[in-house]
Amino acid sequence: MAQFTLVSGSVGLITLQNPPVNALSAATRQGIVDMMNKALNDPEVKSVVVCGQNRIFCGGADIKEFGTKISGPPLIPTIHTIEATNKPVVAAIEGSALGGGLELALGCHYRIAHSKARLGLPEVTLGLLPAIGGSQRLPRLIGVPAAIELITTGRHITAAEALQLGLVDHVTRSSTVDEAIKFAQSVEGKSLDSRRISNYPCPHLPDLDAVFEGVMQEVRQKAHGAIAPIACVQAVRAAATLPYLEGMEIERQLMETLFTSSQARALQYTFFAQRAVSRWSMPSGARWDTSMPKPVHKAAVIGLGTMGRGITVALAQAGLSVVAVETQEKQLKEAKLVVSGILERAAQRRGMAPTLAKITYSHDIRAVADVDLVIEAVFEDEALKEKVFQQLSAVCKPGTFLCTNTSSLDVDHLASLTHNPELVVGMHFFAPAHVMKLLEVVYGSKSSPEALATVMQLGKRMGKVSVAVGNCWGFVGNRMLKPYMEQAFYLLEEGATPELVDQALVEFGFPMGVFRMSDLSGTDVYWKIRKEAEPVGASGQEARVRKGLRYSPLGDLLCEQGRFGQKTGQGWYQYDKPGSRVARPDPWVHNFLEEYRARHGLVARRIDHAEVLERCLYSLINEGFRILEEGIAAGPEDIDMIYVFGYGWPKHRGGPMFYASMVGLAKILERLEHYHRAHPDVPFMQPCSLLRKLVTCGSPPVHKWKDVIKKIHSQL
Ligand SMILES: CC/C=C\CC(=O)SCCNC(=O)CCNC(=O)[C@H](O)C(C)(C)COP(=O)(O)OP(=O)(O)OC[C@H]1O[C@@H](n2cnc3c(N)ncnc32)[C@H](O)[C@@H]1OP(=O)(O)O
Repeated sequence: MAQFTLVSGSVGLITLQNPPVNALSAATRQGIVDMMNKALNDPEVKSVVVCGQNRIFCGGADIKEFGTKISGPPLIPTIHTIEATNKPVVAAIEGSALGGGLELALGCHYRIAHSKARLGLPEVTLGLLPAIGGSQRLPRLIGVPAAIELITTGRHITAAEALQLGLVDHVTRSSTVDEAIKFAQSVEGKSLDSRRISNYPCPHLPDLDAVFEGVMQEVRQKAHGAIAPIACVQAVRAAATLPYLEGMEIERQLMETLFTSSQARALQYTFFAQRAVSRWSMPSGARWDTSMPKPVHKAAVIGLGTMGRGITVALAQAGLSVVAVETQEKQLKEAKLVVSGILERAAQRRGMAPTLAKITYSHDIRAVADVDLVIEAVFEDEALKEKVFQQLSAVCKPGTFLCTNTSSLDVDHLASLTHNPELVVGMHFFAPAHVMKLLEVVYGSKSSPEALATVMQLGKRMGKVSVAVGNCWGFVGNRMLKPYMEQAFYLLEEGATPELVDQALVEFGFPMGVFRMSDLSGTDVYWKIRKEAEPVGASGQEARVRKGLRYSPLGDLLCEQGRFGQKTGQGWYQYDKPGSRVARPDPWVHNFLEEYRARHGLVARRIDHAEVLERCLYSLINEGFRILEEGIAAGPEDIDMIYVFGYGWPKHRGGPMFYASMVGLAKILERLEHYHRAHPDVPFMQPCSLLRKLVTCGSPPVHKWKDVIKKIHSQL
């Protein structure tokens, strides 16, 4: 797990060997301890270079070990030994030096990095803090403000930025290990007094208290309830105010609390779930590792509204040639300006040339004749999309994949209008499409494994977290959102205000509540969808029972007043002017709700945050279980990543299905039964049979649910 070689006569080369990322597993830590002892005790060795096998220094602690009983030696004493020795120790950083890997490098006397290397302390993203001395050494080396920023965001930085910050001593474009060996020899026998970071005083900051107060406020606001960023600030404060060893003790205590927290478990689950969703499977048995994607060099986007523009940007930034088609001249002109502007600003930020030449614009759909893949992003209108699919099927070269960005239409139906339904796949982007990480990839009943593999690979190229799901109304994300939003409306009927519901959800960790979100995206978006799905019928606009089930017309009544949210300056909240982002509670809405309740003989009651969360979240989770039972999502990780990366579900709660497992499935079942007894006309509250089955099986942990689902399916 670590190898020692004597090179150039006097340099002990220690190579970490734990593929794929040389993570610091128990065996690797043992290897480092043993090989370092060997090097430091060998009189022939005058200097040491530490590097990683396969051009990657070290990806940090072995995350798989977290949550298990940790064995093997701790690294802190070894890092102290390295720092204290009189033999110069040089870290040769290639690939990544992250978390414990960078902390190991910070214990070395010198750091040499390859120009393509990435460095960072991403522990916070796993619910932890850099607790192998990183929180104490980094501020001493690069100063408090820069250290706080790096530690609280977990951002990976380039070697160039690391050099600028003083985190590394030298950056090379040639062989990092060879340079490190040469450098180590050049400093053999020289004093290392000025190279031991733990001896450095923390660079002075005037008005330290005010600085930390400001930082804490900012970090708290961004954390949405996550505790690790707060602990990170506390640890850096200890570095800034206490001697090194006392700071180390604070670091240890803070880590002890974080290490066993449910937030750390959720974030570590998310780390692996994000990677697991790329290993997709289809109910037919087709899988990611047995299906070959086709190369996509040239793609087209049809329709250049907000979504089409974002998709065009995402494709161009992924290095593809793009044909962007919009039939309306005015919209086409405007789109060109917007897309170019986004690409230019992004290129400027990255210090690169924009990829404008990769896009050709046309108002004629025939311009897509030679592309490998088309993404249709026209207005969400069934007849329009039907026409576009028929046209595409006629004009595209044989084998072109036809994708739709629909959020609510039937992928199978669109596929049935083409000559080759096996080439049709849904690509459900989230606005803004060039920013949002999630891509729901919807395979239809006829989609070929090759088509799915191609689209999943394209999603990866665009930097998306792509999740393959089956075809059903709303796919996974929007389907689960329906019961959540319904409950929010029912809560208003029963006595809540939009502010109360939203506050409960924000305290849970969502960046914004359901009503604020609805105002942001436009209250009319779901109104249109509802009008199609739930026609008013003979009983009238205000009817609270439709097709024998409870229905709340509150959202429809609001829209009838022209209150479409932020864009009109009025929605569930009031805004200073149309487009303003500052939402204020609106007495008009409170009055509207009171009058509505009076008209329907509803008596308002006191509703607390716990009820809001149980009803909104548990009904959403219940639908998640139905989706798993039907095989629309292959596993709970798929649902969770859709919610974390597309719907603002707080990462430190792991996603709805992981959250359910943390709350306890028996409790979720009991509360759903309770609410279903109280509201028998709300089918979303009726506990799903998979949930019952899992509870009967003793509520297995989330990674075992697939086994239970498989068993259910094999019995069908
Ligand atoms: C006591 C606490 C002490 C120290 C604290 C820490 O060090 S916490 C750990 C901090 N490190 C990280 O957060 C780094 C996590 N890894 C990454 O960011 C990326 O994996 C990395 C290193 C940039 C490489 O990215 P790449 O895209 O090339 O590969 P991928 O992410 O798909 O990873 C490949 C497989 O390696 C597994 N893996 C990666 N890092 C770790 C790790 N630290 N521990 C365990 N396993 C790790 C990853 O899951 C992939 O596995 P696979 O089975 O192929 O999905």
